[in-house]
Amino acid sequence: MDEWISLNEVSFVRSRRTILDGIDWNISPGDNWVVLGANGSGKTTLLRLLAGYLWPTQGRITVLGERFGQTDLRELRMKIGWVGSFLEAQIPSGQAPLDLIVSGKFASIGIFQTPAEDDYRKARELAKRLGCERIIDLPYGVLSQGEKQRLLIARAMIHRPQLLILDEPCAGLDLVSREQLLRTLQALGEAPDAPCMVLVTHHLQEIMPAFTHVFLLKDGRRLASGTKEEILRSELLSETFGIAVEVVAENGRYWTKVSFTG
Ligand SMILES: Nc1ncnc2c1ncn2[C@@H]1O[C@H](COP(=O)(O)OP(=O)(O)OP(=O)(O)O)[C@@H](O)[C@H]1O
Repeated sequence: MDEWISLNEVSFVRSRRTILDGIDWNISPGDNWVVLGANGSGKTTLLRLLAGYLWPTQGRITVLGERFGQTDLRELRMKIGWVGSFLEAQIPSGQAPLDLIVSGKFASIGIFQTPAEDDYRKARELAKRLGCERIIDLPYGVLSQGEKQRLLIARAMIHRPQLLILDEPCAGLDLVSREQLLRTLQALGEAPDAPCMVLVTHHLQEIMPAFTHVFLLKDGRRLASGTKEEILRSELLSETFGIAVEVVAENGRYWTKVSFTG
């Protein structure tokens, strides 16, 4: 397949502001990407375009071999899992965790179609795989941030997505919950049914070995993209964030030291 996931010259303009400008990006099967950029650089907008929740002002988007404009986006969205605050904010606090996981099958918030008998069995299995089996009798609203994030990943996984979009999945997690969630992502990346993962994060520590490529966004433009080894370099990260950033790599993980001058 020539183009599996690709953006060609994609721009997105709202309120006369160019939020994304001339974005080119190619994702090959088997690659997992991280998107890095300062607040407001356009990361979430980019993910929403990929998932078909927004339409580009200009340019061409192909996702999972389907060209936008020539495909049924509702069908395509069923193959894409989404984990992030944009979704989390819409979930009613009284929602039961197993219903939440099953709702992923229909790419809806709440269940408006009759689930198959097998769906709840699958939901229980996923809850177990993601370490949520102890909280399945509690309403969503009382769960901790870490528990909510795991449920959202289970929800995204129920329809075996080919593309899993993770918009800051570790936001609000304590050190232990964050590391557990990152290990879950690593295990997902190593599984035989692994989806392609695209992760937005602000922290290099969250880039697990399963992530192979990095896309740097600055002010809505692609600053650089390529393999982790090519892109996670002090000069490029300093340029991305407009501040002196030193990238330190150890045992397949990364972190940063930031220097303020003046
Ligand atoms: N509908 C809109 N109208 C006008 N501006 C918008 C609209 N949607 C997003 N923006 C602006 O576009 C810019 C990019 O937003 P986006 O949420 O994609 O950034 P981000 O890189 O994900 O930021 P953060 O790291 O803070 O989450 C922001 O400055 C935002 O205010």
